Formats: sequence, C-alpha cells, structure tokens
Amino acid sequence: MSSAPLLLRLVANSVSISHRVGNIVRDIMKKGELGIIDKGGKNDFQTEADRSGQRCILASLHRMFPKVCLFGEEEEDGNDQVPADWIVGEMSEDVLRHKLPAQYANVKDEDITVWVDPLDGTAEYTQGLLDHVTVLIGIAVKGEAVAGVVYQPYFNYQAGADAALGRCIWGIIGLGSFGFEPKSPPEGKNIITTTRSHGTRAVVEAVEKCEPTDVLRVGGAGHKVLLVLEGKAHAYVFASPGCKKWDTCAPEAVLHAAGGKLTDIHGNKFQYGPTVQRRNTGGVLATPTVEAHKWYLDHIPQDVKDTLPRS
Ligand SMILES: Nc1ncnc2c1ncn2[C@@H]1O[C@H](COP(=O)(O)O)[C@@H](OP(=O)(O)O)[C@H]1O
Ligand SMILES: [Mg+2]
Ligand SMILES: [Mg+2]
Ligand SMILES: [Mg+2]
Repeated sequence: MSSAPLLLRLVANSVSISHRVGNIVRDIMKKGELGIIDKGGKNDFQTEADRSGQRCILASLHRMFPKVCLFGEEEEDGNDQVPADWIVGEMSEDVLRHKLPAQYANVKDEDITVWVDPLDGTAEYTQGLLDHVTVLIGIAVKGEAVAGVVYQPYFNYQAGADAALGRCIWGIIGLGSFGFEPKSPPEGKNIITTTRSHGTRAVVEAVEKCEPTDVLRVGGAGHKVLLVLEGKAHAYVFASPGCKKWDTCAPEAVLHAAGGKLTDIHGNKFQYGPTVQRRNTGGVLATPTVEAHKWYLDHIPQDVKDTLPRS
C-alpha cells in the first residue's frame, strides 16, 4: 500500500481505473451490442458502456476508499455483479511519482466528493463519432474541483489499424495537468466549440454573439475542454442548463490546473459538494486562460443569461 497522501492515491487509482474503463468501452463497441436505453430527454441515451463503466469505477473506488462520497451519472440498475477483473486496485506510478501540493496534504475522506461520468458523449458514441467520447472522474475537496481524470478511449482511432488507442489526461490544481500537449489557439481566429446534439436557440445565440470565425459542434463536455486545452478552440460556450456536475468536475479541474478557467455563463464558480443540485443551470463557459474568459462573459447577451439561473 502506498504511503502517499489520500488525494494523490485517489487520483492515482482513478487514472488506473480509467484505463480499465477504456478497455470496457472499446470492447462493448467491438462486440456491437450497445444495449441503448433512451433516458427520455433530448438525445439522452444510456448504453452498456455507460452502465458497465460506472460499475467498474464506483466498485473500484468504493473498495479502495470506502469513506469517500461518490456520485455517478447513471442510476443503479440493480445489477451489483461486478466481475473481479473490473475491480482495479492499482495506482498509476505516473501519478504517484509526483509530490502532492502542500495545501492538500491533510485532505480527509469526508472532505472529498467524486463525480463520475462513465461515458461523456454517449449520443456520439452511439453514432460512431468515437473520439468525442471521454471517461470523466472529477474530485472535489470541500466543494471545489481540485483534481480530474479525462480518459479518451478512441484517441488516435483515425491513425490506422496499428495505432495504440486511448490516452489519459489528468491534473491536480497546484501541480499541473499531464497527458497532452498544451498549445495556444491560433491568433487572428476565434474558434468556438459547443454542443452538436443539445442545441437550443439560446445556445446558438450565445455562440453567435461571441463573434466566432469558426464553430466546432462536437460531442462531450470532456472532449470540448480538451479542444480548449490543445489550442483547437478559443472557448467552449454552452448557454444551456443541460450539463451536470459529473460533466464539468473533471474537465474543470484539469483546465484550472493548466491555467484555464471554467465557470457558468455568469462567471460563477461551480460548487461540487455532496448536497449541490446535479444540474449546472447556469450553462458552461471555458477558456484556456483566465484573461480570455472575461471577453466571452461580456459578449454573452444579458437576455440569454437571464434564461439560465445561476448555478
Ligand atoms: N439538454 C440536455 N439533456 C441531457 N443531457 C445533456 C443536455 N445538454 C447536455 N447534456 C449532457 O452534457 C454532456 C455534454 O453535452 P454535449 O455533448 O451536447 O455538449 C453530455 O453528457 P453525457 O453524454 O455523459 O450524457 C450530455 O448528455
Ligand atoms: Mg448521459
Ligand atoms: Mg457527460
Ligand atoms: Mg455520461
């Protein structure tokens, strides 16, 4: 058992678990038995990958950290059979070799809330837009997103049959973010990324008022934050109450650890404690730097903001 502090062990275990979930997600797609259930909302589906992925993550974390509060997107389906090889006790050495920032050295189990999105971008997964999909494990301490794991199971899938699939991006505030190449977005452009399957009039209007030169309509909150981190988009603008805490907790922590900023479209920080409402009613706005964030905040019209209650 590692003697590393609790938060570092939790991140290290989450990274190892995310790799396992990546295998589960790819295996289910390969078999082609997606087991799609319509959850009733707009483009709101659940597949066998969502169900199995969540069981793997929750069972593993619960085994290692029984006192930590865990929340997952999917409702329990009464199937508590978790195959033994889905219980991941391993802790990533990539994480454990780092030193946890001093401010988190004494974090206790009861300070932590974990928000799990076993598959983000499910609509796109069912449509074969595979690189839009991520596995999200977000870790909040006293209500603030401080660490996150964003695993992209199909990274590289267009690179040919021999390419190794998947990558894990993770970060801790005060330590940094890892697993990708940080890049600034191109000068002279204003590329905005937003939803492709959950658009509304307010969503479109907010994007238009931010004067985009290009709009990238893609799936997944995790995927869109990756576009911001890698300089492929200048901002992620989503003026809708559709995202939930498990969609934003991990991406927010990774982005903040890399120097960016993610809030609702009023500029309010999200809270991630165990008693918060699940919905991010105030929408989502993310930029690669703190400075860039205000420009977008100022360009989203007040009448759009008025339709989205503060989170
Ligand atoms: N109107 C809505 N109803 C249900 N879920 C929504 C939604 N708007 C956004 N979401 C969820 O927020 C995440 C990002 O959305 P999008 O891909 O449209 O940008 C997706 O997570 P999941 O795929 O994990 O459900 C999506 O389902
Ligand atoms: Mg969903
Ligand atoms: Mg999601
Ligand atoms: Mg999901």
